[in-house]
Amino acid sequence: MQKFVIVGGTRLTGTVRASGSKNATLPIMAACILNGGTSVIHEAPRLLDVSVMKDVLTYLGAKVTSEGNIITVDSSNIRPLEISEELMRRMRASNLVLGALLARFGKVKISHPGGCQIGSRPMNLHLKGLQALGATIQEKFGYITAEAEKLSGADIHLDLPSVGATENLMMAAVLAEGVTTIKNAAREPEIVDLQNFLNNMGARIKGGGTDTIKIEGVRPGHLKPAVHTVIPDRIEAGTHMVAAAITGGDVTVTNVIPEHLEPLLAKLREAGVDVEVGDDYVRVRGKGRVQAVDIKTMPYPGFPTDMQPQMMALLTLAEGTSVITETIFENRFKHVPELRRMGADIKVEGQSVIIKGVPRLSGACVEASDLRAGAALVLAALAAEDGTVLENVYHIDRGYEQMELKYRALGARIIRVNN
Ligand SMILES: CC(=O)N[C@H]1[C@@H](OP(=O)(O)OP(=O)(O)OC[C@H]2O[C@@H](n3ccc(=O)[nH]c3=O)[C@H](O)[C@@H]2O)O[C@H](CO)[C@@H](O)[C@@H]1O
Ligand SMILES: C=C(OP(=O)(O)O)C(=O)O
Repeated sequence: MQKFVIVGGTRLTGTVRASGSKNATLPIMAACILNGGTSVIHEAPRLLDVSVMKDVLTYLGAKVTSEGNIITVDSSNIRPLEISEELMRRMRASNLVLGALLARFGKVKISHPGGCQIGSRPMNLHLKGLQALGATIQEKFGYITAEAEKLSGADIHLDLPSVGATENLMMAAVLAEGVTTIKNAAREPEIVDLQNFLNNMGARIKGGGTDTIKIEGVRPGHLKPAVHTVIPDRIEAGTHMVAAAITGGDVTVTNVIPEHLEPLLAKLREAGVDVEVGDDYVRVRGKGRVQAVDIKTMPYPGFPTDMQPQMMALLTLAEGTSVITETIFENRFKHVPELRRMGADIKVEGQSVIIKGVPRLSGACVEASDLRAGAALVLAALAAEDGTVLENVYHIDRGYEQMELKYRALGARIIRVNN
């Protein structure tokens, strides 16, 4: 078990490059299953979650190699083996192989991913959609089995715009006979990136980024391996932007698509943070205490739930009272007690928190309960007056490539130590 030791109070200054998107890389790696050839993914971030997806694909029989940020997946020898609880527990997003395995082999069995720290996270929409495409689903002894002699295009209306369900259904529908329409689809940029990768492979998909996605099924022989560069990680970039604001620093974040950051840019500006936007960079300058703002998390293009904990860290130091309402995950406030240990004044009321800004935070011994909760605690610690020990850094390593090195290069005093 590793921890971060952070001594706060330094303004972060300089330039930091955002890595490729975790949430785009994971479904794209799963999509490699479909083509039975060798695909190449550029700008894949070197993260724990990406390693787990490599392990899942390798277990299924793929040959996966990586060199720097390039991952090569040869899926010619993949078989639809049962995916155990052990692999599924390591990462929920392993469920993204469901649609592609079903489409290629007509059969898939995975351990049910179950709930996690941030909520119950059911799979019902993935499974209902696969049933609509003609699959028979069984849920027994903690495993999900999906089987289909043939998948046929269908009209699917998602009860809510689930990112994972949209991705799994896109991958399954690519090889279905006829046209599939996914309505109330998720509109996240990572869906568009998956669409682009699948279309490069020979799929026929339109509408990614809108709430209606149309997939015209193709024959398996039509799919070819593809070479793809994943989009920048908007959540990593957003975390660095908040790091600049919370430390009163001056940080330029490069390798960004500013449009993907709009909900965050709008909130930072509303809070009084100085933000300059270029073609592929953003520069954030903190100017003393931010103003309180209210935030409600929503599916894209609303404010992302994956930035909620980091913004909460910033708002603990605001002038005035802010309200954050979490509408996506029912249990995503695990960072609240930890922020309180650092001196924050936060009250939880159902799905909302009321944050009374305080002039300063102080260091403490705190624990990361999940990925973004961990990121929020790093940000709070960078702004705190003295030292913080942050346990369970492995959660942060799931989604950030060497976070401590990036922040040290900006002047932060942060080190990783083994327990
Ligand atoms: C690997 C990846 O891309 N993870 C992202 C993805 O997670 P993920 O794809 O798991 O998130 P979803 O969009 O599916 O979940 C959104 C909401 O829908 C619910 N739901 C989902 C599926 C289902 O079958 N039934 C159901 O009720 C979930 O419990 C949750 O309350 O989108 C989330 C929402 O932007 C992000 O926080 C995660 O970082
Ligand atoms: C919740 C997240 O990831 P996952 O869906 O993989 O748990 C996240 O990236 O913040």
